[in-house]
Amino acid sequence: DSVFSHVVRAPEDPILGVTVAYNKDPSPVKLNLGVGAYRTEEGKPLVLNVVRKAEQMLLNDKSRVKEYLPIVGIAEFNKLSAQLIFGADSPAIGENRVTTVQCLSGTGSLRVGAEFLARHYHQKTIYIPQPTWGNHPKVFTLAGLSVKTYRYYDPTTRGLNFQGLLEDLGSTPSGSIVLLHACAHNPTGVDPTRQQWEQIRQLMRSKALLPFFDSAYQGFASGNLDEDAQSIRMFVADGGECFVAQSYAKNMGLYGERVGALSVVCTAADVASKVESQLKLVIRPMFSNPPIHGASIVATILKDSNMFNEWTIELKAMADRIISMRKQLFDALRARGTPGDWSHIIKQIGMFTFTGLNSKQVEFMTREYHIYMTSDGRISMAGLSSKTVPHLADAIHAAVT
Ligand SMILES: Cc1[nH+]cc(COP(=O)(O)O)c(CN[C@@H](CCC(=O)O)C(=O)O)c1O
Repeated sequence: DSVFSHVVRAPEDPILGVTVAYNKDPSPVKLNLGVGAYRTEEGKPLVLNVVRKAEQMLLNDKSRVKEYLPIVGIAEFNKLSAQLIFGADSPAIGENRVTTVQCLSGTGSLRVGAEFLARHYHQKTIYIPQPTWGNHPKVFTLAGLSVKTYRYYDPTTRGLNFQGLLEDLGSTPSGSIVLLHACAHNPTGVDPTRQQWEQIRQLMRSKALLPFFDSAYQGFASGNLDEDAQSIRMFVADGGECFVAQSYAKNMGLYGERVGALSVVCTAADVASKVESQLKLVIRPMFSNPPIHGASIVATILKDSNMFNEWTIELKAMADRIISMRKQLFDALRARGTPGDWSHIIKQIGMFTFTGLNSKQVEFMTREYHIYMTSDGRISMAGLSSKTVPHLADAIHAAVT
């Protein structure tokens, strides 16, 4: 018999597995509110017009070949990605203190950064928010870091547990790595205010904590790319060092193209260049060099001011539709007199609402109403439309009464 007969069947992924269950459900009223992927009012995935236009331009360009990219990816894509997240006028970029390498979307950027840190950084523990994106602990553990948490969400207020956050970060060993969601915290939809970010920055710099930003929703939280990068830019402005993982999955709708970048901001240009040389030693045995198509689309859009503007308009429209879904769901629950305070639905930002529903209530909603969502009570607002809000509101109402 097989030498793998001892292999046990692994459970489905808590997030991506929701789609697997959804696809198996024959119900005509089923609703997938699991995976954080944008859907239109018609409930369909969206390929941005500006992405289609960029792809057409690439197809028409007969000079394009399919050669290997350099280990660090498309240089122009890396430069444009750094400008997008740090700002085109960022002194760190002007002083050549930033190295950016193209990675496999946000996950790949986090992994490459974590592997680098496990090899070259004196502290091997990363502190991640409680709760956070389900894949974070696995990515960092497998990269060789040890994972601890810091308090982030307050279930009673359904807001930020700012005191707990400050206490926990304040009691970490100096030099520890700290994971920060740049904006649109997943799964809670709760972000620090600008003032709170400043307090976090001061505390972290006073203890020489190393910020590792995860930016997967730039432009999706507020609808404005610069606004959603402010937390990162505050840290870079103080001249300190940080890691930033960037994903184009959501804000450009390039989910399956796996387009992302890892940036490392250093205090000196020669350090940045040595860091880049070591990042190449992480990437080469991992995936050798990154895929050409998605990053070419992004570079085509970012380098052309008209296409960039067209992108910002389409991005804002996606963000606005999600905000209108929040309002409609909130109004629908109020109209039903659903017990409980549901104002967090309109206070939270980004793609997700952290409803506060427990796993039993989620199971009920899946069984009786064919609502598919993660067991922690998170729903992807992008999966809703005006037509399906009533069905979800009925399900929530039934689950809590
Ligand atoms: C905070 C965060 N960081 C990184 C990623 C990785 O994205 P990518 O660029 O595709 O590697 C995601 C996607 N998380 C949503 C998508 C599905 C997934 O879990 O992956 C989600 O939480 O639904 C995040 O939510």
